[in-house]
Amino acid sequence: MQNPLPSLMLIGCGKMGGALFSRWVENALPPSAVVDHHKEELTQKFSSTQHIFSASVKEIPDHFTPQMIILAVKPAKAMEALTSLPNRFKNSPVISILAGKTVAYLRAGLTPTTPIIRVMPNTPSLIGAGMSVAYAEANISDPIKAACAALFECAGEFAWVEHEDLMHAVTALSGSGPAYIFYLAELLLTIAKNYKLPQPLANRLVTQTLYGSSLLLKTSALTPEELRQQVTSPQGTTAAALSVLMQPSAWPETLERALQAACERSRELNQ
Ligand SMILES: NC(=O)C1=CN([C@@H]2O[C@H](COP(=O)(O)OP(=O)(O)OC[C@H]3O[C@@H](n4cnc5c(N)ncnc54)[C@H](OP(=O)(O)O)[C@@H]3O)[C@@H](O)[C@H]2O)C=CC1
Ligand SMILES: O=C(O)[C@@H]1CCC=N1
Repeated sequence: MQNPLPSLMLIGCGKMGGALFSRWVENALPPSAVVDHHKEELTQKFSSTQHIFSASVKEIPDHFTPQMIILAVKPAKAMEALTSLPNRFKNSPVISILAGKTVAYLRAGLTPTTPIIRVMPNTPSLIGAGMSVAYAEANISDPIKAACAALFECAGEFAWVEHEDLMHAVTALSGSGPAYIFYLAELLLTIAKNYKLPQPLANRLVTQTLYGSSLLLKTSALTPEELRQQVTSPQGTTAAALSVLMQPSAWPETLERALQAACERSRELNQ
């Protein structure tokens, strides 16, 4: 049986924090607090009497102490959010989903002993199909790590990395990754217009092809290369298309540069 979820204080309930919070609510989150400037909208959206919705940490009632704090504001707002935490919260373990911000950076806004875990989730978490990857320093206790894993397993798949530096590549691949797929869908739909396909049909072709290919990739014992070869008849249509996409300057170099740019930006975000 899965571990029960810890009670939380979620700071920042926007696109990513909100997607995760929906999953946690669906998975029997104990009474928790959500701190977000958009308190009114969130109170309406989640229409829950069990959780506290607040525009500021200072409004959280004194009797409430979360088992964990989830930090989900934009990286530039991290220090402001952490330094505004009243002292009574500063011993709760903190899970940060922020891109780029290292444990050392976050610690400067907390105490020397606050347990800190970094997690990089992605937006398919909203439908339980997310990929979350976590890094914890060696001194973080097993129960805290287990509680973190239980939270993010509600949102899809979960993995640990041993070295914090790998979080840059994780962010570039799976954190930002959904945007690359959505952009591919956008491009295919735009190009489909040239072929006079009815738009609703084009939408179905693109969506179902991305969905079916992802599911096949996830469930098949074959490698991506083998699956690609199964589609590619000699001298056929796929071979014609791939002869364009597989040019070094086409997808291989473009994707390499894109991931490199994401990694570089992740490093810059720690400043
Ligand atoms: N979006 C994604 O796909 C992913 C994002 N992340 C990380 O998640 C974090 C959040 O990103 P995202 O959800 O896209 O951002 P959003 O801007 O959608 O959400 C952040 C929310 O926090 C609120 N907020 C900011 N500071 C405070 C504060 N001090 N007190 C209360 N509320 C506050 C913001 O309000 P306001 O609008 O008024 O600023 C906003 O509602 C980022 O650090 C990002 O790196 C990680 C993985 C994927
Ligand atoms: O674009 C960003 O910086 C965040 C981190 C990963 C996805 N969105």
